[in-house]
Amino acid sequence: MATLIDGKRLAQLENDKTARRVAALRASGITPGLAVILVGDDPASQVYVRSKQRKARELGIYSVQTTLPATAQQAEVAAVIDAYNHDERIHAILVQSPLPAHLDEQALVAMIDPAKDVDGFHPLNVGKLYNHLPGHYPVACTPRGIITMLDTLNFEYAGARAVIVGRSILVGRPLQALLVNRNATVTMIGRRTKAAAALMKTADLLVVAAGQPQLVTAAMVKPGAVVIDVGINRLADGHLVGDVDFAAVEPLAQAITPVPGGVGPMTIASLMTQTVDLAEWSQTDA
Ligand SMILES: NC(=O)C1=CN([C@@H]2O[C@H](COP(=O)(O)OP(=O)(O)OC[C@H]3O[C@@H](n4cnc5c(N)ncnc54)[C@H](OP(=O)(O)O)[C@@H]3O)[C@@H](O)[C@H]2O)C=CC1
Ligand SMILES: Nc1nc(=O)c2c([nH]1)NC[C@@H]1CN(c3ccc(C(=O)N[C@@H](CCC(=O)O)C(=O)O)cc3)C=[N+]21
Repeated sequence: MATLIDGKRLAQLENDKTARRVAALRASGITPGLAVILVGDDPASQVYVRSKQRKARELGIYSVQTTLPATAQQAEVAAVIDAYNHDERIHAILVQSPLPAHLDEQALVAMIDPAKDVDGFHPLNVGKLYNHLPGHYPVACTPRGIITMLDTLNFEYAGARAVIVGRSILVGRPLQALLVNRNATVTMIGRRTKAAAALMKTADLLVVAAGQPQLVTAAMVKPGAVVIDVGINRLADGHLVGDVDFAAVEPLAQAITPVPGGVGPMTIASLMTQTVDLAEWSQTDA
Protein backbone atom coordinates (compact mmCIF):
# COMPACT_ATOMS: atom_id res chain seq x y z
CA MET A 1 0.00 0.00 0.00
CA ALA A 2 1.41 3.31 -1.07
CA THR A 3 1.22 6.59 0.80
CA LEU A 4 -1.38 8.68 -1.00
CA ILE A 5 0.02 12.15 -1.61
CA ASP A 6 -3.03 14.28 -0.90
CA GLY A 7 -2.62 17.31 -3.16
CA LYS A 8 -5.89 18.82 -2.06
CA ARG A 9 -4.87 18.80 1.59
CA LEU A 10 -1.32 20.05 0.88
CA ALA A 11 -2.72 22.79 -1.33
CA GLN A 12 -5.07 23.85 1.44
CA LEU A 13 -2.16 24.08 3.91
CA GLU A 14 -0.17 26.17 1.44
CA ASN A 15 -3.15 28.39 0.65
CA ASP A 16 -3.68 29.03 4.38
CA LYS A 17 -0.10 30.30 4.57
CA THR A 18 -0.62 32.42 1.47
CA ALA A 19 -3.77 34.00 2.95
CA ARG A 20 -1.79 35.01 6.04
CA ARG A 21 1.01 36.49 3.92
CA VAL A 22 -1.52 38.42 1.83
CA ALA A 23 -3.14 39.80 5.00
CA ALA A 24 0.26 40.95 6.31
CA LEU A 25 1.16 42.59 2.99
CA ARG A 26 -2.20 44.34 2.78
CA ALA A 27 -1.72 45.65 6.32
CA SER A 28 1.52 47.24 5.09
CA GLY A 29 -0.28 48.82 2.13
CA ILE A 30 0.50 46.35 -0.66
CA THR A 31 -2.21 44.17 -2.20
CA PRO A 32 -0.68 41.44 -4.38
CA GLY A 33 -2.17 41.62 -7.89
CA LEU A 34 -2.54 38.85 -10.48
CA ALA A 35 -3.50 39.39 -14.14
CA VAL A 36 -4.57 36.45 -16.29
CA ILE A 37 -4.69 36.75 -20.09
CA LEU A 38 -6.89 34.24 -21.90
CA VAL A 39 -7.05 34.13 -25.70
CA GLY A 40 -9.82 32.13 -27.35
CA ASP A 41 -12.56 29.92 -25.94
CA ASP A 42 -10.91 26.57 -25.16
CA PRO A 43 -13.28 25.09 -22.53
CA ALA A 44 -10.52 23.47 -20.41
CA SER A 45 -8.58 26.77 -20.31
CA GLN A 46 -11.74 28.61 -19.25
CA VAL A 47 -12.19 26.17 -16.36
CA TYR A 48 -8.56 26.54 -15.20
CA VAL A 49 -8.60 30.31 -15.48
CA ARG A 50 -11.84 30.54 -13.53
CA SER A 51 -10.49 28.38 -10.71
CA LYS A 52 -7.30 30.48 -10.54
CA GLN A 53 -9.35 33.68 -10.29
CA ARG A 54 -11.63 32.20 -7.63
CA LYS A 55 -8.72 31.01 -5.50
CA ALA A 56 -6.89 34.32 -5.83
CA ARG A 57 -9.90 36.29 -4.66
CA GLU A 58 -10.52 33.85 -1.78
CA LEU A 59 -6.98 34.56 -0.57
CA GLY A 60 -7.33 38.34 -0.79
CA ILE A 61 -5.28 38.75 -3.96
CA TYR A 62 -6.38 41.49 -6.38
CA SER A 63 -7.23 39.49 -9.50
CA VAL A 64 -8.08 40.68 -13.00
CA GLN A 65 -8.53 38.97 -16.34
CA THR A 66 -8.38 40.01 -19.98
CA THR A 67 -10.15 37.72 -22.41
CA LEU A 68 -9.45 38.17 -26.11
CA PRO A 69 -11.17 36.43 -29.03
CA ALA A 70 -9.45 33.47 -30.72
CA THR A 71 -8.85 35.76 -33.72
CA ALA A 72 -6.78 38.26 -31.69
CA GLN A 73 -3.57 39.33 -33.43
CA GLN A 74 -0.08 39.19 -31.90
CA ALA A 75 0.03 42.98 -31.46
CA GLU A 76 -3.25 43.01 -29.52
CA VAL A 77 -2.02 40.42 -27.03
CA ALA A 78 1.30 42.26 -26.79
CA ALA A 79 -0.52 45.49 -25.97
CA VAL A 80 -2.36 43.80 -23.10
CA ILE A 81 0.91 42.43 -21.71
CA ASP A 82 2.52 45.86 -22.02
CA ALA A 83 -0.34 47.50 -20.12
CA TYR A 84 -0.02 45.00 -17.24
CA ASN A 85 3.78 45.40 -17.25
CA HIS A 86 3.21 49.09 -16.47
CA ASP A 87 0.27 48.63 -14.06
CA GLU A 88 1.50 49.11 -10.48
CA ARG A 89 -1.41 47.14 -9.04
CA ILE A 90 -0.22 44.03 -10.92
CA HIS A 91 2.71 41.98 -9.60
CA ALA A 92 2.02 38.75 -11.51
CA ILE A 93 1.08 38.16 -15.17
CA LEU A 94 0.01 34.82 -16.66
CA VAL A 95 -0.74 34.08 -20.32
CA GLN A 96 -2.85 30.91 -20.30
CA SER A 97 -1.42 28.16 -22.51
CA PRO A 98 -2.11 26.94 -25.17
CA LEU A 99 -2.59 30.01 -27.38
CA PRO A 100 -4.25 29.80 -30.80
CA ALA A 101 -1.73 28.48 -33.34
CA HIS A 102 -1.35 31.75 -35.29
CA LEU A 103 0.17 33.46 -32.22
CA ASP A 104 3.86 33.23 -31.29
CA GLU A 105 3.62 32.14 -27.66
CA GLN A 106 7.35 32.32 -26.95
CA ALA A 107 7.59 35.87 -28.29
CA LEU A 108 4.67 36.95 -26.10
CA VAL A 109 6.09 35.31 -22.98
CA ALA A 110 9.38 37.10 -23.63
CA MET A 111 7.50 40.44 -23.49
CA ILE A 112 6.33 39.87 -19.91
CA ASP A 113 8.39 41.83 -17.37
CA PRO A 114 10.57 39.02 -15.90
CA ALA A 115 9.80 40.39 -12.42
CA LYS A 116 6.07 39.80 -13.09
CA ASP A 117 6.48 36.40 -14.79
CA VAL A 118 4.40 34.28 -12.39
CA ASP A 119 4.68 31.15 -14.57
CA GLY A 120 8.48 31.37 -14.67
CA PHE A 121 8.43 30.94 -18.47
CA HIS A 122 10.40 34.06 -19.43
CA PRO A 123 13.76 33.05 -20.97
CA LEU A 124 15.62 35.07 -18.33
CA ASN A 125 13.98 33.14 -15.49
CA VAL A 126 14.32 29.83 -17.35
CA GLY A 127 18.03 30.55 -17.80
CA LYS A 128 18.53 31.42 -14.13
CA LEU A 129 16.86 28.16 -13.10
CA TYR A 130 18.82 26.14 -15.64
CA ASN A 131 22.10 27.60 -14.46
CA HIS A 132 21.09 27.28 -10.80
CA LEU A 133 21.82 30.95 -10.16
CA PRO A 134 21.29 32.33 -6.64
CA GLY A 135 18.68 34.98 -5.87
CA HIS A 136 14.93 35.40 -6.24
CA TYR A 137 13.20 34.37 -9.43
CA PRO A 138 9.93 32.65 -10.33
CA VAL A 139 9.84 29.02 -11.49
CA ALA A 140 7.11 27.08 -13.31
CA CYS A 141 4.20 26.41 -10.95
CA THR A 142 3.55 22.72 -11.66
CA PRO A 143 7.18 21.67 -11.01
CA ARG A 144 7.27 23.95 -7.97
CA GLY A 145 4.17 22.19 -6.61
CA ILE A 146 5.76 18.78 -7.26
CA ILE A 147 8.86 19.80 -5.27
CA THR A 148 6.62 20.92 -2.39
CA MET A 149 4.94 17.50 -2.42
CA LEU A 150 8.28 15.64 -2.48
CA ASP A 151 9.61 17.83 0.34
CA THR A 152 6.68 16.81 2.56
CA LEU A 153 7.71 13.17 1.99
CA ASN A 154 11.29 14.12 2.94
CA PHE A 155 12.29 12.72 -0.45
CA GLU A 156 16.07 12.27 -0.68
CA TYR A 157 16.93 13.97 -3.98
CA ALA A 158 20.71 13.60 -3.87
CA GLY A 159 21.70 10.44 -5.71
CA ALA A 160 18.12 9.52 -6.58
CA ARG A 161 17.40 8.31 -10.09
CA ALA A 162 14.52 10.38 -11.49
CA VAL A 163 12.77 9.67 -14.77
CA ILE A 164 10.47 12.30 -16.29
CA VAL A 165 8.07 11.32 -19.09
CA GLY A 166 7.28 14.49 -21.06
CA ARG A 167 9.66 17.36 -21.92
CA SER A 168 7.40 20.39 -22.25
CA ILE A 169 8.32 23.94 -21.29
CA LEU A 170 5.41 23.86 -18.81
CA VAL A 171 6.38 20.75 -16.85
CA GLY A 172 9.17 18.37 -17.88
CA ARG A 173 12.01 20.79 -18.62
CA PRO A 174 11.71 23.01 -15.55
CA LEU A 175 11.24 19.95 -13.31
CA GLN A 176 14.40 18.46 -14.81
CA ALA A 177 16.32 21.58 -13.78
CA LEU A 178 14.85 21.64 -10.26
CA LEU A 179 15.78 17.98 -9.73
CA VAL A 180 19.29 18.31 -11.22
CA ASN A 181 19.83 21.34 -8.96
CA ARG A 182 18.98 19.05 -6.02
CA ASN A 183 21.58 16.51 -7.20
CA ALA A 184 19.22 13.92 -8.60
CA THR A 185 20.20 11.98 -11.73
CA VAL A 186 17.53 12.77 -14.30
CA THR A 187 16.46 10.96 -17.47
CA MET A 188 14.01 12.64 -19.87
CA ILE A 189 11.62 10.52 -21.94
CA GLY A 190 9.79 11.60 -25.10
CA ARG A 191 7.89 9.87 -27.86
CA ARG A 192 11.07 8.77 -29.66
CA THR A 193 12.82 7.33 -26.62
CA LYS A 194 13.89 3.73 -27.15
CA ALA A 195 13.12 1.15 -24.46
CA ALA A 196 11.19 3.73 -22.44
CA ALA A 197 9.57 1.08 -20.23
CA ALA A 198 12.94 -0.26 -19.10
CA LEU A 199 14.17 3.27 -18.29
CA MET A 200 11.04 4.02 -16.27
CA LYS A 201 11.60 0.81 -14.30
CA THR A 202 14.95 2.19 -13.03
CA ALA A 203 13.28 5.23 -11.45
CA ASP A 204 13.26 5.95 -7.72
CA LEU A 205 11.13 8.95 -8.72
CA LEU A 206 8.86 8.62 -11.76
CA VAL A 207 7.08 11.76 -12.95
CA VAL A 208 4.63 11.37 -15.82
CA ALA A 209 3.43 14.40 -17.79
CA ALA A 210 2.51 13.11 -21.26
CA GLY A 211 -1.26 13.49 -21.50
CA GLN A 212 -1.84 9.78 -22.34
CA PRO A 213 -4.23 7.81 -20.16
CA GLN A 214 -2.85 4.44 -18.97
CA LEU A 215 0.63 5.22 -20.36
CA VAL A 216 2.33 3.86 -17.24
CA THR A 217 1.47 0.31 -16.22
CA ALA A 218 2.63 -1.74 -13.22
CA ALA A 219 5.36 -3.42 -15.30
CA MET A 220 7.11 -0.03 -15.76
CA VAL A 221 7.34 0.84 -12.08
CA LYS A 222 10.10 -0.22 -9.71
CA PRO A 223 8.66 -1.45 -6.40
CA GLY A 224 9.09 1.29 -3.82
CA ALA A 225 9.18 4.14 -6.36
CA VAL A 226 7.58 7.52 -5.75
CA VAL A 227 5.13 8.15 -8.61
CA ILE A 228 3.91 11.64 -9.54
CA ASP A 229 1.11 11.71 -12.10
CA VAL A 230 0.78 15.12 -13.78
CA GLY A 231 -1.52 14.03 -16.60
CA ILE A 232 -5.05 15.40 -16.84
CA ASN A 233 -7.16 13.43 -19.31
CA ARG A 234 -10.91 13.80 -19.70
CA LEU A 235 -12.40 10.46 -20.79
CA ALA A 236 -15.46 10.16 -23.06
CA ASP A 237 -17.60 9.32 -20.00
CA GLY A 238 -16.55 12.61 -18.38
CA HIS A 239 -14.16 11.06 -15.84
CA LEU A 240 -10.81 12.73 -15.20
CA VAL A 241 -7.79 10.40 -15.14
CA GLY A 242 -4.02 10.79 -15.11
CA ASP A 243 -1.35 9.08 -17.22
CA VAL A 244 -0.73 6.27 -14.72
CA ASP A 245 -2.81 3.12 -14.28
CA PHE A 246 -3.43 4.07 -10.65
CA ALA A 247 -5.17 0.86 -9.51
CA ALA A 248 -2.33 -1.34 -10.79
CA VAL A 249 0.61 0.89 -9.78
CA GLU A 250 -0.58 2.03 -6.34
CA PRO A 251 0.14 -1.32 -4.61
CA LEU A 252 3.82 -1.26 -5.66
CA ALA A 253 4.62 2.39 -5.13
CA GLN A 254 6.06 3.88 -1.97
CA ALA A 255 3.94 6.99 -2.57
CA ILE A 256 1.69 8.16 -5.39
CA THR A 257 -0.43 11.16 -6.37
CA PRO A 258 -4.08 10.72 -7.37
CA VAL A 259 -5.82 12.43 -10.31
CA PRO A 260 -7.84 14.47 -9.59
CA GLY A 261 -6.69 15.83 -6.24
CA GLY A 262 -2.93 15.53 -6.76
CA VAL A 263 -0.64 17.79 -8.76
CA GLY A 264 -3.49 19.99 -10.10
CA PRO A 265 -4.49 21.68 -6.83
CA MET A 266 -0.80 22.07 -5.92
CA THR A 267 -0.15 23.88 -9.21
CA ILE A 268 -2.78 26.46 -8.34
CA ALA A 269 -1.47 26.79 -4.77
CA SER A 270 2.06 27.37 -6.14
CA LEU A 271 0.71 30.03 -8.49
CA MET A 272 -0.85 31.86 -5.55
CA THR A 273 2.33 31.53 -3.46
CA GLN A 274 4.40 32.84 -6.34
CA THR A 275 2.06 35.80 -6.87
CA VAL A 276 2.74 36.81 -3.26
CA ASP A 277 6.47 36.12 -3.70
CA LEU A 278 6.56 38.50 -6.67
CA ALA A 279 4.70 41.19 -4.69
CA GLU A 280 7.19 40.85 -1.81
CA TRP A 281 10.23 40.83 -4.10
CA SER A 282 8.94 43.95 -5.86
CA GLN A 283 9.40 45.72 -2.52
CA THR A 284 12.78 44.26 -1.51
CA ASP A 285 14.55 43.77 -4.85
CA ALA A 286 13.65 47.16 -6.31
N1 LIG B 1 -1.79 18.93 -13.11
C1 LIG B 1 -1.32 20.06 -13.61
O1 LIG B 1 -1.19 21.03 -12.91
C2 LIG B 1 -0.92 20.12 -15.03
C3 LIG B 1 -1.25 19.08 -15.84
N2 LIG B 1 -0.86 19.08 -17.14
C4 LIG B 1 -1.20 17.88 -17.91
O2 LIG B 1 0.01 17.14 -18.11
C5 LIG B 1 0.00 16.53 -19.39
C6 LIG B 1 1.19 17.04 -20.18
O3 LIG B 1 1.06 18.42 -20.39
P1 LIG B 1 2.18 19.28 -21.17
O4 LIG B 1 3.46 19.13 -20.44
O5 LIG B 1 1.60 20.60 -21.40
O6 LIG B 1 2.21 18.39 -22.51
P2 LIG B 1 2.67 18.59 -24.01
O7 LIG B 1 1.55 18.03 -24.81
O8 LIG B 1 3.21 19.92 -24.25
O9 LIG B 1 3.88 17.55 -24.06
C7 LIG B 1 3.70 16.18 -23.88
C8 LIG B 1 5.04 15.55 -23.68
O10 LIG B 1 4.83 14.15 -23.43
C9 LIG B 1 5.58 13.38 -24.33
N3 LIG B 1 4.81 12.19 -24.69
C10 LIG B 1 3.54 12.14 -25.14
N4 LIG B 1 3.18 10.87 -25.38
C11 LIG B 1 4.22 10.09 -25.05
C12 LIG B 1 4.47 8.70 -25.07
N5 LIG B 1 3.54 7.82 -25.50
N6 LIG B 1 5.68 8.26 -24.65
C13 LIG B 1 6.62 9.12 -24.24
N7 LIG B 1 6.44 10.46 -24.20
C14 LIG B 1 5.26 10.94 -24.61
C15 LIG B 1 5.83 14.26 -25.53
O11 LIG B 1 7.00 13.81 -26.16
P3 LIG B 1 7.73 14.55 -27.43
O12 LIG B 1 8.43 15.72 -26.80
O13 LIG B 1 8.67 13.54 -27.95
O14 LIG B 1 6.61 14.95 -28.35
C16 LIG B 1 5.95 15.64 -24.89
O15 LIG B 1 7.27 15.89 -24.47
C17 LIG B 1 -1.36 16.89 -20.00
O16 LIG B 1 -2.26 15.84 -19.68
C18 LIG B 1 -1.75 18.16 -19.28
O17 LIG B 1 -3.13 18.35 -19.23
C19 LIG B 1 -0.10 20.09 -17.66
C20 LIG B 1 0.24 21.17 -16.89
C21 LIG B 1 -0.15 21.28 -15.51
N1 LIG C 1 0.30 29.66 -18.48
C1 LIG C 1 -0.15 28.51 -18.01
N2 LIG C 1 0.17 28.14 -16.74
C2 LIG C 1 -0.30 26.95 -16.25
O1 LIG C 1 -0.01 26.58 -15.09
C3 LIG C 1 -1.15 26.13 -17.07
C4 LIG C 1 -1.43 26.58 -18.36
N3 LIG C 1 -0.93 27.75 -18.80
N4 LIG C 1 -2.19 25.83 -19.19
C5 LIG C 1 -2.80 24.58 -18.79
C6 LIG C 1 -2.04 23.91 -17.67
C7 LIG C 1 -2.90 22.93 -16.90
N5 LIG C 1 -2.92 23.43 -15.54
C8 LIG C 1 -3.70 22.88 -14.53
C9 LIG C 1 -3.93 23.52 -13.33
C10 LIG C 1 -4.77 22.99 -12.36
C11 LIG C 1 -5.41 21.79 -12.56
C12 LIG C 1 -6.34 21.26 -11.52
O2 LIG C 1 -6.61 21.91 -10.52
N6 LIG C 1 -6.89 20.05 -11.69
C13 LIG C 1 -7.83 19.45 -10.75
C14 LIG C 1 -9.10 19.01 -11.47
C15 LIG C 1 -9.76 20.10 -12.24
C16 LIG C 1 -10.94 19.59 -13.05
O3 LIG C 1 -11.85 19.00 -12.46
O4 LIG C 1 -10.92 19.80 -14.29
C17 LIG C 1 -7.20 18.23 -10.13
O5 LIG C 1 -6.25 17.67 -10.71
O6 LIG C 1 -7.66 17.82 -9.07
C18 LIG C 1 -5.17 21.11 -13.73
C19 LIG C 1 -4.32 21.64 -14.69
C20 LIG C 1 -2.21 24.59 -15.48
N7 LIG C 1 -1.68 24.92 -16.65
